[in-house]
Amino acid sequence: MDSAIPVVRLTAAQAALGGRPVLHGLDLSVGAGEVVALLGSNGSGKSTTIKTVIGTVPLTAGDRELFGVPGRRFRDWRRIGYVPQRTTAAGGVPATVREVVATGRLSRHRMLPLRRADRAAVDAALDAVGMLERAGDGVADLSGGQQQRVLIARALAGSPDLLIMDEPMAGVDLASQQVLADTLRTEVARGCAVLLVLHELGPLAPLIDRAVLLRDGRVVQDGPPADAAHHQEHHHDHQDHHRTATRQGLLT
Ligand SMILES: Nc1ncnc2c1ncn2[C@@H]1O[C@H](COP(=O)(O)OP(=O)(O)OP(=O)(O)O)[C@@H](O)[C@H]1O
Repeated sequence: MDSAIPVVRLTAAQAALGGRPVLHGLDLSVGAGEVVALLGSNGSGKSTTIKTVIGTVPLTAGDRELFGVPGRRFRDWRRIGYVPQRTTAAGGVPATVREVVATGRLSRHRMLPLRRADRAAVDAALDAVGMLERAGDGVADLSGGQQQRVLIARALAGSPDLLIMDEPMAGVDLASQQVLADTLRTEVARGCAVLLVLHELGPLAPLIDRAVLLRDGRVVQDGPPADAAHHQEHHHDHQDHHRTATRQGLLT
């Protein structure tokens, strides 16, 4: 892999949802092996940014490249592991934990039966997120946080060069967050780049190289995570101050 080529690059990206512009000229790059967190308040465009990267939301202007290839020509999807914003891993389809994670290997084989190496990769991914002993259970019988672990295992099973995760920590208890942080550390150590949406840095803070702060579909800050945490704290302070002041009748 040419480490000089970013694995993700959005340049002056614009995108709209339901006819409403949501991204207003956004620049984002993730280098090979780099861990980048997207931060910002609700509605700032974090999920939309992720969706433009993977191509489920089209750009209305600007450019998108994956591994140096223009987005519309990119086909090497096995290099990308994607964990969508938390819905449910079950989706009404009866499947065992192992079956869901095994779909993470399918892009390698165009639906041919899984080989021994695949089974080993699936087991390793399940083990990494602490779900190996639940491999035979129905996904619908798991808690939300356990389902989230299964979706992360599915993304890991393909040994991606880039992991994209939309709020992987949402609804996950502290112990599981630590398991996920450890899992991610292992992936990063083998050179995997990570782009993830977070509400706060939490246990992942030590892993993050750059934090990109969005507001109204634009990047307002891009730098070391400490700066963004500081910025967010100020933002919260300001909101708290505003709330207190409002309660006291100081503001309307
Ligand atoms: N289907 C839709 N049609 C129109 N507007 C939408 C649609 N989905 C989202 N939006 C709007 O697009 C903007 C960006 O949404 P997005 O989901 O990217 O934000 P986010 O930063 O991920 O927020 P959150 O932290 O709440 O997940 C919001 O203002 C939202 O109201």
